[in-house]
Parts: sequence; C-alpha cells; structure tokens
Amino acid sequence: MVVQQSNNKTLVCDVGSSSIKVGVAGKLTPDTVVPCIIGYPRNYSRKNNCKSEKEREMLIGDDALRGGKHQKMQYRYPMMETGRVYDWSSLEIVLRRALQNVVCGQDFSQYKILITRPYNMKKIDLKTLADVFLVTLGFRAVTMHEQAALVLYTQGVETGVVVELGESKANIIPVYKGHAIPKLDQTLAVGGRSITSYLIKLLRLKGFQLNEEEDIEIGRQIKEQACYVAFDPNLDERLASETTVLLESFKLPDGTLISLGRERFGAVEALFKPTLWNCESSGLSDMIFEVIQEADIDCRADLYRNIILSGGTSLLKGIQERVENDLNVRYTNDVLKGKPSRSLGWKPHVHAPDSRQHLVFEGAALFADYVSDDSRYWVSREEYLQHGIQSVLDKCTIQ
Ligand SMILES: Nc1ncnc2c1ncn2[C@@H]1O[C@H](COP(=O)(O)OP(=O)(O)OP(=O)(O)O)[C@@H](O)[C@H]1O
Repeated sequence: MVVQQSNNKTLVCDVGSSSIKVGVAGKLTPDTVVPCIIGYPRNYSRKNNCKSEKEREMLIGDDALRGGKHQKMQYRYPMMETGRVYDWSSLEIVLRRALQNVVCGQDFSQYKILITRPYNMKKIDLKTLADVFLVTLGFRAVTMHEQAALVLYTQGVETGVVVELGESKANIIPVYKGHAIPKLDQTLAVGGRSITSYLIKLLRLKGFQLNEEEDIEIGRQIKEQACYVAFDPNLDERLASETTVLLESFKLPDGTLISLGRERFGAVEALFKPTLWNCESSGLSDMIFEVIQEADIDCRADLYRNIILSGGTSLLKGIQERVENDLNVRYTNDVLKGKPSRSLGWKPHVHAPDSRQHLVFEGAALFADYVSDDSRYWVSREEYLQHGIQSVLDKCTIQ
C-alpha cells in the first residue's frame, strides 16, 4: 500500500512479530501495515540460488501472502514466535518496504522515528535495532519506548495491567504510576500463531488435509473469521455435541468447503488451558489474577479496575467477557472467600478499547507527537555513534 506523502518529519514504527506498522506522529492509525513475512516461490531453482536471482523472486509482506494463493511458497518470518529477531536481513527488507510506503522515496535522513519495543527485548537486539535505523537506514534520530507504557498512555491512566495479546505470546505487564512493576510481569507462550496452529491440528484430526506450515495463512483467516472465545466452554461443548448451532463453513482457495463446529472455540481454549498446546503454565485469566495478587496490596484495586487488552489476538470475539468473568469468579472465591458482601464496591474490570489492535501504535503516535520537538527524548545518529545504545535507553521514559 502506498500512502499519500506527509510533511510530518516524525515517524512511528511498531515492530511486531506478525506485522510492521508505520505512520506519522499524531495520526492514530498506521499508514501502512506490512505483514512480517517474505515468500519465495517453491519451484524456485536452487541451482540459480545466487543473491540477485533470489531477490528478483522474493515477495514481501502482502505480496508474499497474495503469491501464496496462486503458487506454493516458501515463507520466512524474520521475527521468531518468542518475539526475538530470527533473521535481521529479512527484517530489514520488510522494514524498508514499510518505511518506503510512508516516505515515498524520500531520504530517511530527514526523519526522526519513534520505535516501539517489547518490554523484555534483549539489549543486544535493541542495539541491533538502533544500528538498523540509525546506521543502515540512516534516520536522523530515534527514540524507543516500551509497548506497555504506550498502551496505558492511550487510556490516560498511570496504573493498570496491560495484557498484550499478539502473534507470538501473551504478555501481562502490571504498571504502577507509569512504570512496569519490576519482576511481576508474566509471559504466556501462547499467542495468535499458536492458536492458528492448534486450529489446523484440530481440523487435521477432523480429516481435513491441511499442513501446519504451508497452510498457516489459511488457518489464520479461518481463525479470524470463525473462531471465538466461549464464555462457558462446557456449555458450548454441549451445544457442539447436541445441536448444529455452532456449525459454520469456510471455503478454501481450492474450493474445498471446511466445516467447523467445536473447533471454533476449542482452538482458542489453548489460551485459557495452555496444556492443550503442550505448554505447562497457568491460563490467561489465572495468570492475570496471579500477577495482580503478587503486587503490593495498596495498588491491587487500581490494577484490578484497569486491565487493558491490546494486540491483534484481543480482537477474538468474546475475550473481554470471558476474562472479566473468570477474574470475577476467582476474585470472589479467593479474595472475598466466596462472600460477595465483603466487596468494597468495585469489581475487576477488563477494558477492550475499539482500537485495541493498534493501541501500541496509537500511544506511540500520540507520544511521538507530544515530544516531537523535545530534544530530551531523541538520540541523533552522531550521539549514538559516540555513546552507544545506553544513550538511547536513557531517553526512553514516558513522563
Ligand atoms: N479479528 C481477529 N480475530 C482474531 N485474531 C486476530 C484478528 N485480527 C488479528 N488477529 C491475530 O492477531 C495476531 C497479530 O497480532 P499483532 O498485530 O498484535 O501481533 P504483533 O504485534 O505482530 O505480535 P507480537 O506482539 O507477538 O510481536 C495474529 O495472530 C492475527 O491472526
């Protein structure tokens, strides 16, 4: 997608494992969202595997996904499911594409850029990211900010729990007065991609010929269109066994019709019962409860009242109602000892803002605009080359 060139010289880049979102400071939605994927045609001859040949055949982002509808493709995902960067040169290719969509051929050296970063990205990866933007791509200056802090910034609160539900994982990050509470965050190794893979597995068990690697994009489309979070999975299990109300069909690119029933909610249950996906850990709602209960008693009420869902996977239908209900049940049973009359007049509340898929981007765009002319937040290329990554990290607080 090529967008209208903007005069604003401050950009925002949200680097996620499934997509890269780029836009201009002050504008709340990204101008371009490029799937973080590179595709090579499967029939590509290995004999001609020299770099320029390979580059000619390479399809980036949406082109790679579209290419997969007409021919077998070999895909590369630059970011690993764990959120670490797997292949920096592929990431740079996708970044260039996304950034060029916005600057439309202009030199990057005219621009400053705010980069969002996962709260736990390793320093070595942050350094490589700064190298890519400042040295390789040649941006004028950068600033990097934690995604959780940017999410809270959009909601105008300083204390809350950010539940980032992305492609590779779910991060639960309690934030007190604008800062992540050290050592209390938790990560659940189940994200959008695991749900898609689990859905494909369930459909294979049902007899459909789907391949966990090659058909991952088809699986993603089925998930996004047909899957939902059950409020009460036992009830939906009974509905699936005894009625046809849950049945829905999905047409594959080759015309085959796939019929879905209990898989519609069953695949997503991996988020609430990770053992279904061979992951020994508490499920999402229990993990949020445990994180809040670990926090200092004085801030627990504010944490319970401000649980904010963000990220693409939080678009799953029914997720807000399920998590809120699960938390209310646990809060009543474990904290109020089964006696709702002990309540202090508030209940756990889960917020699912409409723009939650782009909440990190929204916070980044607002914040970048706010600090655009404030040199305390920006590190120039020269400064970086002289003082290194710590100079960038020192300027990364949201105040
Ligand atoms: N309507 C939808 N229903 C369900 N899932 C969705 C929907 N839209 C997007 N997703 C899922 O959201 C995930 C991508 O989310 P997001 O863009 O937040 O990830 P990311 O920021 O790239 O990942 P990460 O935070 O793990 O690095 C994908 O698995 C995608 O299938």
